[in-house]
Amino acid sequence: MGDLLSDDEIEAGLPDNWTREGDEIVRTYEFDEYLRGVNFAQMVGEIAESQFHHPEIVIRYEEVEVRLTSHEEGGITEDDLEMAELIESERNAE
Ligand SMILES: C[C@H](O)[C@H](O)[C@H]1CNC2=NC(N)=NC(=O)C2=N1
Repeated sequence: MGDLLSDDEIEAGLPDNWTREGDEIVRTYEFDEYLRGVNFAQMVGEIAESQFHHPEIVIRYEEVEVRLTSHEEGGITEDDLEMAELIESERNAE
């Protein structure tokens, strides 16, 4: 559990293609097939369990939206940036 990050720290640490929306960081991933998105969401869930830091995951047709925030701290922490990086690595490994 870390401290809340400043606006500058968030901007500096945000992985490419992720955006900040208030107290959350978000990215929408696109897929050619619905079930590839479902499988990706499963992998995100497994990463979340391993990190014990859980995103909101919305599965839509051929896209998956991932939102991260640190509920206990009430904003964005290093945990969120770390999770975004891990999810990026997972997506790029596919
Ligand atoms: C009790 C509390 O829910 C747990 O410590 C963990 C579980 N997963 C979590 N996930 C996220 N995104 N934020 C949290 O503060 C958080 N807390």
